[in-house]
Amino acid sequence: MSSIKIECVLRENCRCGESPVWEEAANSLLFVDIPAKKVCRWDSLSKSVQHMTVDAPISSVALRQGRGYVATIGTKFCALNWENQSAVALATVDKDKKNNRFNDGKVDPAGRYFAGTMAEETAPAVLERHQGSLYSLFPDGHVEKYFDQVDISNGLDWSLDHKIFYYIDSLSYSVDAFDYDLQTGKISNRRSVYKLEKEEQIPDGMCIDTEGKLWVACYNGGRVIRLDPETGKRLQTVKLPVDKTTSCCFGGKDYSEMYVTCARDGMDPESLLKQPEAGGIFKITGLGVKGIPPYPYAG
Ligand SMILES: O=C(O)[C@H](O)[C@@H](O)[C@H](O)[C@H](O)CO
Ligand SMILES: [Zn+2]
Repeated sequence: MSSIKIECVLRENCRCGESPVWEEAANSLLFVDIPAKKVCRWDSLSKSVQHMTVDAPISSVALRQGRGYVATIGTKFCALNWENQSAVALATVDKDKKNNRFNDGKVDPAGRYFAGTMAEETAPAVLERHQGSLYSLFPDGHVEKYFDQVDISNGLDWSLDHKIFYYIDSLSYSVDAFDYDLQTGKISNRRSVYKLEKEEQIPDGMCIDTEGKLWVACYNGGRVIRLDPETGKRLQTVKLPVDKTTSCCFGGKDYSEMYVTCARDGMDPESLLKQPEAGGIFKITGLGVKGIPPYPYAG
């Protein structure tokens, strides 16, 4: 048995930390603080962190082939230039929905940037329902819409053979799967592969490991869970010392470490005293499984 170690590596006090992405070339972890309109880059060697502030809630960040990053800001897919701290819009969605913003996003194995939207929350998980949609930004710059009626568009990833797309609409309390056509980027045949148990609370961000098992961060559940999407069984629970765990990714040497983001917004003063590391970045080692490198946006 490996021994699991959980450590807060950065006390960032994020209001809503999200979208952890390992940038191997820089030995760094990228992540965002959505309501703070901030994207951060934590250097795992020097332990220093750099920030870039944008003009609207920034809900996800991803690598971009060749240069810089891409991000979802407000209802825009954007290109980020870290050197001159600029964000340039590549496409806008949900133009008719003024109260919407993007939420979680991730790049598929063919370099398309997938991200979904939601209505802005008045408090965590309190929002006008069915306002969101799922989109992707293709490498040629055009946007495709997959479906609407989403409550809180969240975790997403692809199976190791690229034939399945996994997706979470948080308020369905379900992890869903679709057949995936990597050539065209089309999805079909939606089904549930796991329904969360009550104490697991709200499914949020998600990533896959090299055994094809899914890791889901449970918002309000203070844990990440490992799921077998083939049997629909939970294989493992790893609890963290903070309740509002939002997302997870693998990183570090050979992608053998897991990084977890979390939130402070929505916590009362008493819980904040009990969980002083809320809003920080956690590193989990000793899981005995590895992840895969993130795909870069190919446009
Ligand atoms: O992190 C996210 O994905 C959302 O933007 C958050 O607001 C929470 O997940 C949500 O409140 C819980 O469902
Ligand atoms: Zn999320």
